[in-house]
Amino acid sequence: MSTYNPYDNVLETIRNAASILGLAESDYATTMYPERELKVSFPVMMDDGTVKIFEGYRVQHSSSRGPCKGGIRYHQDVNIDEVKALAAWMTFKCAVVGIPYGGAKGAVKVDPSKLSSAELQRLTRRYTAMIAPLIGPDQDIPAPDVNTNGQVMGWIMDTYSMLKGHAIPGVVTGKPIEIGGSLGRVEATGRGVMITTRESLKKLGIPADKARVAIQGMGNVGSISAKLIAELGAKIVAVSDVSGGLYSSEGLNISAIREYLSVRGRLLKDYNEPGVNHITNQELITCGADVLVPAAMENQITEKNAADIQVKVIVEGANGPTTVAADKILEEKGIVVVPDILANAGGVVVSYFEWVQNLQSLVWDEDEVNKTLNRIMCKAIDEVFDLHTEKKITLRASAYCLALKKLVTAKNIRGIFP
Ligand SMILES: NC(=O)C1=CN([C@@H]2O[C@H](COP(=O)(O)OP(=O)(O)OC[C@H]3O[C@@H](n4cnc5c(N)ncnc54)[C@H](OP(=O)(O)O)[C@@H]3O)[C@@H](O)[C@H]2O)C=CC1
Ligand SMILES: O=C(O)CCC(=O)C(=O)O
Repeated sequence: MSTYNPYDNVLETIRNAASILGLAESDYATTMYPERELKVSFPVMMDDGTVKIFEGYRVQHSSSRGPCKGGIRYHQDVNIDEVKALAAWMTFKCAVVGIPYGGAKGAVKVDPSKLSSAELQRLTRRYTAMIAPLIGPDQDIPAPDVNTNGQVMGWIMDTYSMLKGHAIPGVVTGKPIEIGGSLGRVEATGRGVMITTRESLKKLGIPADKARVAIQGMGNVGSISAKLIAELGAKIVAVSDVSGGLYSSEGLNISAIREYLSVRGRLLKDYNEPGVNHITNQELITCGADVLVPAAMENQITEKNAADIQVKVIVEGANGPTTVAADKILEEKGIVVVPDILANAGGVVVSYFEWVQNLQSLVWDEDEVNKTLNRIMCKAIDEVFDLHTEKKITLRASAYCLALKKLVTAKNIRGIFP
């Protein structure tokens, strides 16, 4: 795993925004520290009867603007600093798009591809029981992230409801529709990435139907982004998963690749189609395209490869894909970076709709979900681009300034007692 500490990235980005806004450290200090960090260890019975101990986390970064909100990640390399960074990004993300949440994130250190479905369910239920004192529809609402999905959210909801003695769908979002999930949530993050790409290209005067796009990661975010960006008329020339990537200058057949990947365990290194070349993830990042959408993990664009990037625009589908050092190189090269806290906010926006539906026992239709998502995203995109133009700062600095201002205002209104 990488040696870059994503939480250091977060702190540097906050300090930069604070200095642009002329804030004293006492004004924004609370945004530099998570409110709560819970580390848990818990046993899980394996299918062969042995017991393994797993480590997990739930970090609540901020509740200044509302209940904490953020996904749960299952990954073998996860650590507390990564979860702290992911929780802080949630706080800034919810603030920049103006939904009434703070930020949180959870994780279990596990490679879920090595577990059976029954083991995964036992692990999820035990982890839920361990973080149960922190979560709940009024205080902290988990959702899917890397290697978790609707089924995992269903097990979390069931375990939490068993502990409370009645059904509490609003404790998690990203659930299957049948138990209170929202139409449109599975596609929401990718839809938000598509909206951000479409609007950013419009503002930059690049026709979307002529754009050549490379996408790293073909999970929930990457694969839906690929599908919806292709529907804008753009050519998806490269995609990848953990095993490597595919490239075709003529454009890839995204529906065939999505269909191939729908079988659990399949990897792109084994995908074969005439005219499609195999490339590495590093080659994908530096391949010739107009738009790069990193939609996999943190720290993929660093000072080691930033100078070789050829695209005009980077739309960050993943959280934290670009290091601070790489950001500076990209700025010097004139590459526009649309930051994660804006570009991938579609997921949490529709999670908010799901939670609102759960609290009111209402069901919205998919058209209403997608239209409202589009409106919220377009407003936030306009605000971020406007401040970027007015202050001549990067889009990331602009997004952080807008979010930080809201966070500091909320903190000041609530006050610090005594
Ligand atoms: N799900 C959501 O709603 C949201 C997710 N995000 C962020 O988007 C990113 C992707 O999340 P999501 O799509 O949900 O996760 P998934 O687990 O669905 O997909 C992750 C994808 O990234 C690939 N991948 C994993 N590690 C690497 C690597 N080292 N190099 C290249 N590719 C890799 C995986 O390959 P393989 O499957 O072969 O392992 C998979 O294709 C994360 O940063 C997440 O935090 C942000 C907002 C919301
Ligand atoms: O939908 C959510 O609540 C959070 C999704 C998430 O984890 C993220 O935006 O990074």
